[in-house]
Amino acid sequence: MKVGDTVAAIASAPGVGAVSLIRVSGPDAVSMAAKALRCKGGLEAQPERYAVLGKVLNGDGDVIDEVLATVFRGPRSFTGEDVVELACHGGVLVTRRVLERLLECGARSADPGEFSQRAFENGKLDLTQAEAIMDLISAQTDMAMRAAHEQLQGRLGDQSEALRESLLGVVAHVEAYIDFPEEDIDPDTGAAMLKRIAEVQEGIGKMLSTAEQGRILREGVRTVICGEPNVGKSSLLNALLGYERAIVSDVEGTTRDTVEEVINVKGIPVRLIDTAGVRDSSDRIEQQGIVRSEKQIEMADLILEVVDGSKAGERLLGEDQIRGRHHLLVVNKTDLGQDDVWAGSGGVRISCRQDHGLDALADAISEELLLSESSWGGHAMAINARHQDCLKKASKSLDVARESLELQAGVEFAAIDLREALDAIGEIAGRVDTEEILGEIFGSFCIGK
Ligand SMILES: Nc1nc2c(c(=O)[nH]1)N(C=O)[C@@H](CNc1ccc(C(=O)N[C@@H](CCC(=O)O)C(=O)O)cc1)CN2
Ligand SMILES: Nc1nc2c(ncn2[C@@H]2O[C@H](COP(=O)(O)OP(=O)(O)OP(=O)(O)O)[C@@H](O)[C@H]2O)c(=O)[nH]1
Ligand SMILES: [Mg+2]
Repeated sequence: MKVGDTVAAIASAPGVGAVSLIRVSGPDAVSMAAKALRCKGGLEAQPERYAVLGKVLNGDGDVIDEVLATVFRGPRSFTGEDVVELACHGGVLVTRRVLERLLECGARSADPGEFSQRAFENGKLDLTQAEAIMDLISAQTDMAMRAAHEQLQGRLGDQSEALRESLLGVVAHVEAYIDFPEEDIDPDTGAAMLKRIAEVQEGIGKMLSTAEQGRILREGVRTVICGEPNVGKSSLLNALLGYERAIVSDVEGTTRDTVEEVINVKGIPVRLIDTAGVRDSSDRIEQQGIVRSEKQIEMADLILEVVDGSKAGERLLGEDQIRGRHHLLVVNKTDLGQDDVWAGSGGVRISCRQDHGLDALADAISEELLLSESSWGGHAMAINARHQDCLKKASKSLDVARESLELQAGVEFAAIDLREALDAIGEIAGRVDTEEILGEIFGSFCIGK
């Protein structure tokens, strides 16, 4: 990213809508947009954040579109730079032509995530807040949305910064001793330092304990629908989704590749994975599908094992395959009235054909996972995999630092490990800047974000 130039991009979703938004940000945002726009008094004379109606003209003075333009003077803008937003009519071509005109007037096409990266670099957002924007955009349940919102407010960044500051006190102390090598750390001070480190580790532990919830909020509970061919796995996927997503037929081996969709079960995103029915097959493509099914079963957070209630079939999974796993037996086709054989199985009885028992299944899922909204309640905010890595790294360094201090093995060593922990925690909010992290985070954003 080149700092100091002016970039433009379409900020709204690609495709047709009532209105599209085009953002321009950088030192020349206002003058470049002014060149493209004709409005009363001229764009540069507009009051802050006043939406002025104008016309975007091409180089020959022909009108491209009538738009509403808003000027945000830096630093009071999303990016902290001068920003102009043009809201044009939401046609694909109209939007593209307006953007092209801005590029003609000197703006550069923004890279994915570049607006947010500029906001980060100008201190408008910390990294956790930038990540929260993406979480918010991709949230699929209200709970995921609330967690993202909390994070966008800066709560996670504040928490990690508080831990860092607490640790900074210890580091300052330890480093002070290094400057006076003849002195030993007096026992009281030593004990106080160890206590402070333990407190920080406790705080880290609390944050780490939300990682699993975080993964589930962001990706959904990986829920594999498995079973023998023809038992109604794809029918179950469709029934839970409420539309015909997967092909259903009475031919055994219909589903080959896995099909994934997310549904909302009592506020929890549940990622349903329909798989190929598992059986001995000589069909090479079907065999590949079955290998995938088996992999999915291994990786799942929750296994929905479907059986045909009208037949006294075998269970697909043995005891050892479900031990220690979240697993529910689902007895389908109960509309055929022949499911007595499964009476003692403890399975949830459903009929995809008659849309029957699906609410009970949703209840069973949320009970099995103890994922009721109320049990998550207070700490809606949850960390992601990157935060988890940073926190684990920090905690490890703190273990080593504590050991050095306890053994009086040399404060120099403790200081090094404490610094490492400090950096690892600082990475969470982006206090310690590594280009690498930035590229990874902002590169995954969409253009215009
Ligand atoms: N039109 C529009 N809508 C949008 C955005 C946007 O960029 N443009 N946003 C983009 O994601 C979100 C809103 N986020 C924003 C965050 C800060 C500022 C801003 O101007 N901040 C200034 C002034 C703060 C104030 O007046 O209180 C600042 O932080 O100094 C603007 C949008 C969602 N809706
Ligand atoms: N009577 C009855 N038939 C059902 C029910 N659910 C599914 N079926 C039928 O069972 C057959 C197989 O359904 P699928 O959903 O394709 O089964 P599957 O388990 O995905 O099969 P494979 O993909 O081949 O492994 C179809 O003919 C469905 O219409 C049900 O609740 N009752
Ligand atoms: Mg199927």
